Amino acid sequence: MTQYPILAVTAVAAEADALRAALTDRPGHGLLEIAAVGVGPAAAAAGTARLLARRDYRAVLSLGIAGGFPGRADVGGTVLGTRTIAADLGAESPDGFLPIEELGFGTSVLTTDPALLKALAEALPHAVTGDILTLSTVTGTAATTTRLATRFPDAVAEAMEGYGVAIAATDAGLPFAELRTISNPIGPRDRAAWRLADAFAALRAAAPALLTLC
Ligand SMILES: O=C(O)c1cccc(C(=O)CC[C@H]2O[C@@H](n3cnc4c(=O)[nH]cnc43)[C@H](O)[C@@H]2O)c1
Repeated sequence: MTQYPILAVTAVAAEADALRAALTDRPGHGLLEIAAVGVGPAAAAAGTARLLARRDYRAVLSLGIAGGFPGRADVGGTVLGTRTIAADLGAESPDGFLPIEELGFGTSVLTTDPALLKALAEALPHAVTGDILTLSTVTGTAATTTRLATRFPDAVAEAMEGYGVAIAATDAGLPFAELRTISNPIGPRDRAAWRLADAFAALRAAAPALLTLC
């Protein structure tokens, strides 16, 4: 019987290259197809859908670096999404943010496949598990950080692609999971404080766990 590969989607080539480098020559790496599709939810959704249309896959993963909510996910750490949430998809109102659920346009919350999450959590016992937000804009003020942390008490991280990848996976009827490594604390913009080397080292360290899914 054919065993279809798992599609692992990153935003940028550096993330995909880090994962590939960590998996070269490991048994099973041929069953994990890694592709960079661009930054942001629109590029992620379009790129993932394009790849899913070309051949059959068994599951879809969104992988890469992320910002961590202070006190919930440390820089250099690894997080696993229980849900991916489009945190800025909806409407502002004088009474607060209205998610698309309240507008009648679908769901901003997609739940991770339980079997994928269980397998990843077992392979990565030090990973923090919680909701991962998807935003088109990197948070850069204390006010937005507080607002998001309050609206999403179970959120551990924010990134820019998970929801787009998850929408494409769901549309194709495939299970989805998101894994992120933390490059920066979410908060007032301080690009010099981003610890990309730590996040990429954590991404390489987490890569073998992906093969337990294959
Ligand atoms: O420095 C900037 O102004 C800037 C603006 C947009 C994007 C970037 C990135 O380097 C992000 C690339 C990539 O990283 C993920 N990421 C990492 N940290 C965060 C964060 O705190 N909030 C949202 N996304 C983050 C994201 O998924 C992007 O793909 C820099």
